[in-house]
Amino acid sequence: MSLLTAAPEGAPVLGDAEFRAALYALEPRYWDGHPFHTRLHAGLLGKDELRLWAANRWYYQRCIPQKDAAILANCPLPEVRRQWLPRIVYHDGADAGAGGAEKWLRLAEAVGLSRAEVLSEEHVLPGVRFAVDAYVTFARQRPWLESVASGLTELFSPGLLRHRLGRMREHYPWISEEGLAYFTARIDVVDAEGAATLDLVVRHATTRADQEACVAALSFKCDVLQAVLDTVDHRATSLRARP
Ligand SMILES: O=C(O)c1cc(C(=O)O)c2c(n1)C(=O)C(=O)c1cc(C(=O)O)[nH]c1-2
Repeated sequence: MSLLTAAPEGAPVLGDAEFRAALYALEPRYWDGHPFHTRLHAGLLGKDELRLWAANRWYYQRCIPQKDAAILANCPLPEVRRQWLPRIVYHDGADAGAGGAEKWLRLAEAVGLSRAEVLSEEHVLPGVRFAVDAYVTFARQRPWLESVASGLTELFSPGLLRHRLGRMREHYPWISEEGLAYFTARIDVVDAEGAATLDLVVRHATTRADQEACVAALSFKCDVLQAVLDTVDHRATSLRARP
């Protein structure tokens, strides 16, 4: 069932299973099947394209903790903040050089970028910046529950992460294992994180309007991710066309 069009007034609250199904109904919109991912996983990307991807994904990675901090700032419930806080530590690390962001920088270095050029964001494309900024702005402006729901793309990501890791090891063997640590570490946590987030959303979306807003938020996030890869793909095409 699609919850993307508003139900008539007085429509009943969905049961747990129906609401979960309405969220999962968005899975076909996830970015796993994006043509850029398809080429990445088939080993068809050149080094320039891999560098473009890593430098642009960096902008997403580095904004995620700010998005999560906005959720914390908007949430009045200590038990929810307690559950959400570790996400910031996961990405930023308990110490400098220990978190997910650092692992992404190592991946960028492993594909041949310097840390300085990644941090300078000189390769970040305008469309990627707009899309990722829209995600952070959403979290700043919308109720915390919707922002949490927008992160549920993570529910769809475990298969993609495992597939990507396998295909990258196979097709780009020159990328060091240390460079792939972002994915190995992420795979270890993402199932539990996604399930806990889904339970949180289901528990707190107690009205039909909440449920519809959560589905709309997840749909918006699918658009953010598509826009990121559309932009990278477009630039990659012009790199390939270069003599
Ligand atoms: O590699 C991927 O395809 C992928 C996808 C997603 C996602 O679906 O948003 C995230 C991540 N990775 C990821 O590494 C990550 O830390 C992450 C955080 C979030 C979020 O919205 O809070 N999504 C994702």
